[in-house]
Amino acid sequence: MEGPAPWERLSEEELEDQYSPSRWVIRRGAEEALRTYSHIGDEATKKARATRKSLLHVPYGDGEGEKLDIYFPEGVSEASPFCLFFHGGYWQSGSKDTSAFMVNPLTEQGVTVVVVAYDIAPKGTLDQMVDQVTRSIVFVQKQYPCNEGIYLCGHSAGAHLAAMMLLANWTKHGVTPNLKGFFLLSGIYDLKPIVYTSQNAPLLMTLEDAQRNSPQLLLEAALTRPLDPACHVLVSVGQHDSPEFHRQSKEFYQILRQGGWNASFEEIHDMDHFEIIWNLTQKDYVLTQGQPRGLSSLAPPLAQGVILDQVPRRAPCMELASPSALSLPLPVCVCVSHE
Ligand SMILES: N[C@@H](CC(=O)c1ccccc1NC=O)C(=O)O
Repeated sequence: MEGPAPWERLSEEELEDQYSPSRWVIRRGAEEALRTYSHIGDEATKKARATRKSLLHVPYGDGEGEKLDIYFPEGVSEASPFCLFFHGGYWQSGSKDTSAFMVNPLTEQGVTVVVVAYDIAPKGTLDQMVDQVTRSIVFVQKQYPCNEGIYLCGHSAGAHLAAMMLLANWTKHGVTPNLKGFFLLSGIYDLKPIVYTSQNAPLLMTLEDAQRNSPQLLLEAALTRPLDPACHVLVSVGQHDSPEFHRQSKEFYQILRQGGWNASFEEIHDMDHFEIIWNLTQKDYVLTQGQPRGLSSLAPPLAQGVILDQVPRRAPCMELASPSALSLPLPVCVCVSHE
């Protein structure tokens, strides 16, 4: 019989503290950190929308909140790697309209960036958000079947949603996305401690809900192995994230390795929970730059295609002019051969 989990030994106040990321920032006060985070997200999104070719508020489902923004790299008319971003905010705050953090540096390097909205609480439940994220990826794969890899990037609660995709059952959606990498920043992978914090007030998660939506617990119990052994998972945490956030990331990384995943772990030097994401607006940041540890190191296609500027072609593609019933000018390509 195993003993209590480390978080079960914490008092209510300690647990609240550990799961309040803004209390752990070192260069500013908690409120100022949250304000700066919103401000930088806001500015980055305005800049991305003003300077990049984009398709905004594209529906990936029938729900009012089921929309995504697509930002294209300059001059790339057909296939490219796709980075899908899922914002954080404890599943109860944040918006795609203020989360285009990495759009400018990544599109500059030939990556198409998709910023996905999902119904935050209290409108959405965890199960619904996971389903929405799944369908957003299916949508992108169907619209862009010749993508050169889909890379999921999530921050905090968004890293949790991205991590749930390691367990997604794609067969019922009729398409298996070309997932090449996961980029999980300061995430939460075991939701059970959250049930006992004030963060759960709008979420109304029961322990069963938490269990069903915890990638850590699901992977521990899973008998499945990664479909694509080349798909890389980077689990990353800020040096100034709380000890519980560190523990969650390290344990999740270990579970991934035990399950046969091609995973790596990185503590980002001198970054707090918010800096880890707002620095994605910078081209020379460790996570957006090239070698050895940035997005490019996630998988060889990005490393070769994006950073070394030789976008590899998986298969010959043809562009179709008018792709979908959505009557959006989406560039869709059709694979005419497979390797
Ligand atoms: N109330 C939280 C807010 C928070 O955790 C947060 C805010 C913006 C983006 C991500 C966050 N954390 C996890 O999703 C805090 O105390 O920091």
